[in-house]
Amino acid sequence: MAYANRNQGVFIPYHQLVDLRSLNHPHVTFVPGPPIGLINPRNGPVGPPQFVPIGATFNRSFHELLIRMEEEKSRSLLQFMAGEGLVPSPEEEIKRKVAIEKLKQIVMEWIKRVACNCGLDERRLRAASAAVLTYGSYGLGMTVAIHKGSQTFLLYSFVFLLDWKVLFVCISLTPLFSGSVQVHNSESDIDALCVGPRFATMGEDFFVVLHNMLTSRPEVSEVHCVKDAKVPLMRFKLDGISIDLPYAQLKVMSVPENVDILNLYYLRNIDETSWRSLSGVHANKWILRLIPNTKVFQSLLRCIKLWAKRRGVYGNLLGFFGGVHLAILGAFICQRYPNARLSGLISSFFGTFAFWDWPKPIILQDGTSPISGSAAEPRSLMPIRLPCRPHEYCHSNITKSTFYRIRVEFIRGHTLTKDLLRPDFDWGCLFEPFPYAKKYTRFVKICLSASDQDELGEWVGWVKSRFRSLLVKLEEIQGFCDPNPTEYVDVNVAEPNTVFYWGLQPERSHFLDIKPVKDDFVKSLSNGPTGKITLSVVQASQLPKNAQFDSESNKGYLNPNANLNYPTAAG
Ligand SMILES: Nc1ncnc2c1ncn2[C@@H]1O[C@H](COP(=O)(O)OP(=O)(O)OP(=O)(O)O)[C@@H](O)[C@H]1O
Ligand SMILES: [Mg+2]
Ligand SMILES: [Mg+2]
Repeated sequence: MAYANRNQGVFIPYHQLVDLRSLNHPHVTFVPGPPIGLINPRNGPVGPPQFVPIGATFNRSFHELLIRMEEEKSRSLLQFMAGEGLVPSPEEEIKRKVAIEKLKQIVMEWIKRVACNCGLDERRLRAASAAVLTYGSYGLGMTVAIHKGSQTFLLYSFVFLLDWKVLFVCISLTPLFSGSVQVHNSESDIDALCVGPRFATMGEDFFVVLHNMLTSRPEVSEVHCVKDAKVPLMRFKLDGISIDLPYAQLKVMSVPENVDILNLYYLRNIDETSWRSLSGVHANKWILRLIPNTKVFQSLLRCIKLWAKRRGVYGNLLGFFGGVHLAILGAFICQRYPNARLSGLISSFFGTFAFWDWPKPIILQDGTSPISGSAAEPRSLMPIRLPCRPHEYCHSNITKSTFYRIRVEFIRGHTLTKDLLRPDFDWGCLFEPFPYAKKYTRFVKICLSASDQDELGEWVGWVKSRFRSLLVKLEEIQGFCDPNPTEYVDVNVAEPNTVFYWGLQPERSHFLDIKPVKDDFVKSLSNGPTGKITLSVVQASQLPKNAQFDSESNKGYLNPNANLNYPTAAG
């Protein structure tokens, strides 16, 4: 809590400020004297208090003053994010919307064809319909759009000039372009669920008929079927945009384009796989329902995603966070601090998770069930529960190394943002790229290559899906391994290639016989697409230039928490 002393000023544990406000704390009037000092709620004052120059505002109410400062910091954060150039341009946005419209048209054509193949009568043929529902990060940003580029938007729709329907969608979406927020960025894929009626099967109609229709289109490329995943899907590029398309089959004869997927009528008797495929759409709908303020949530999510990517802790296949994990963590903070501004939420995000008592699970409050774990899913080191029935935990590939890395990053985030109201605070430091070359002396280099780009995509996807076992193996031998999720290209290799550099524990990496590790890993890759793989141990100086990032402010930052030691091989 905040406490005041006429002689010493007012001390506020910063990440609790929002608590005070949500409790409707009575205004506190400042007395003349030393200005605000910020203390760490866990350990007491941190060094000499860092003063906020509130100058002539001593007599303003505490509440108003804090809000004003938080708003200023939030604005500077939004400016910072805009300056990073990661927000998709209006042109890119139109391209995405047009791609989705095209996909909807293809799916509609498909369902008519399937209905025809099934020999449905004229009336049923006419009524046959299937839907495409966007979810994932794209779906989370759909409710509100961001740019003020309505003219460009319209112009573009003419440039694309597909047909009247696409044009109509573009025109009808134009008023939405009024300065709000999107969650995805230009690198994100589009996650779209294809929802079909009872007569359209997954095995034949989706994975064969629709697959063939997609491959025959000139604007579609790199179509891959991922049939043996928990959520089977087709992955392809449409107009150059990556699309993940799983399938859910409902037990109805026709699926309206705007099907309400939370309506129990549509969910009767559906099979297990369809249920799992629907969970992404369900999760999004619930997240958006449970948060108090969509716009602030979307801003927060964009920021923490950028932070996770820059700090090397984004990528579910490598044992880090995926988009859904961060969306739930962000929603959790928004629920806890419903009145906080963006900057307060960022500070609370790190303050909360830096000290979280893992593996205590993160569960969004939905006002229904008492909080309980799910028996269905084995607990991960950082369990995060999906906010939709059957309330499973998000799938996670986290290992003890990635758990360590994430916790260190949370603590770093907390150290940097706990007193972000100080005048010299700069958002840039929070988002500085992780300086791999400075942190580790040796790396495992994993080079994947294939004869063409298309084959390489398939090969890399397959190997990445098996990466966890390689990471666990290296952990067994080395105690710690940091699987940098960034994909590099080795310009000295003639064939199309993708390269990964995984950091090895500084104290343990003098000797590593990589051959048996490679042999073991290669065995685990035998049932999938083929390509070349080489594993070697390289020095930090052999990293490509763009992986050698080093910044002034990273100097001296090695392990921000003396109690958090590198995991050891023994556990
Ligand atoms: N590990 C997981 N556990 C549960 N659901 C998941 C998991 N991974 C993905 N999903 C579901 O699939 C959706 C799309 O996943 P995806 O990996 O594309 O992430 P995203 O949130 O869209 O982020 P990005 O912008 O990186 O694409 C998620 O929003 C989630 O609903
Ligand atoms: Mg996605
Ligand atoms: Mg996806």
